[in-house]
Amino acid sequence: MSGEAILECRGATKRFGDFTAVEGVTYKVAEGESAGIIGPNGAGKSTFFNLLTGLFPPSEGQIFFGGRDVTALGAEGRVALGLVRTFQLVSVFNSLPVLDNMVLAVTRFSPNFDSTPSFMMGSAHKKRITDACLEQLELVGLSGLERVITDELSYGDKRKLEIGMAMALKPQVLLLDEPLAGLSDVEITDVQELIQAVKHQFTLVIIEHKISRLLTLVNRLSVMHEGRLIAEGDPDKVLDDPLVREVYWGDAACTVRPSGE
Ligand SMILES: Nc1ncnc2c1ncn2[C@@H]1O[C@H](COP(=O)(O)OP(=O)(O)OP(=O)(O)O)[C@@H](O)[C@H]1O
Repeated sequence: MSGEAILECRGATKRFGDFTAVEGVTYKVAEGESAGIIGPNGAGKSTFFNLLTGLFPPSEGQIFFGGRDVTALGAEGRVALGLVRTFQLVSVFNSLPVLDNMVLAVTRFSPNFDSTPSFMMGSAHKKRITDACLEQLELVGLSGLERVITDELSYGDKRKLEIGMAMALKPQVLLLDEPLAGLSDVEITDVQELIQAVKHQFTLVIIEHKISRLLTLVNRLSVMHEGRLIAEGDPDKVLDDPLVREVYWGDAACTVRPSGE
């Protein structure tokens, strides 16, 4: 890893009652890096994202963003600083038109945001916001769909919308939680290409089960197992690590490159 750590956690632990979902994880992401996280189901990956993004407070440990201790800062505060995520299940407002979803994303974290109609509907302001949203929709390949009710989009297009909404928040760091989950092969390729095309704009961390696809997007790989980080570094070396092969594929001697799909 080169460059300054923009996102870091030290000794992050999360307990739910007697159960420890994340245990003593120390992790750094350098500015501009694209990093991947894999691990078997229930390994603690999403919980780890929840700790990084402030959805859950850690039971122990600290989270730093841009060198600042943000452990006590909630999720909204971290988004305002530039730490943005998407969720394993697409999170968009299905009953609203596509454009309105984007408008909400663009305006919600605008420095002068207030929820009054005059802010949302003032004509000059409205035009500027609409133009910015249309541009953002074009960037993620959704031009022409702005008036469609979001529920009518394919799951792949909903995923693109969600990524576009996250990008509209101008993230410094974008965390994608299983962006390829639930998509058809064609949609997977589409979303993979979208991520590839935009990833230079921010530091990226991706949780993904589809390992062969993930490897086209990241230059560092971390593996979680039972709440702990068990391997980290160059993806080829990590996938050859006997411990990773044992816990992930149940075969320390396995030499076949896993497709992960
Ligand atoms: N809010 C919660 N309360 C209690 N247990 C939880 C909670 N959230 C997660 N867990 C448990 O923590 C463990 C880790 O879950 P998590 O969703 O972080 O795993 P994951 O690696 O993201 O799994 P997957 O790949 O299947 O999404 C699981 O056993 C899960 O049941």
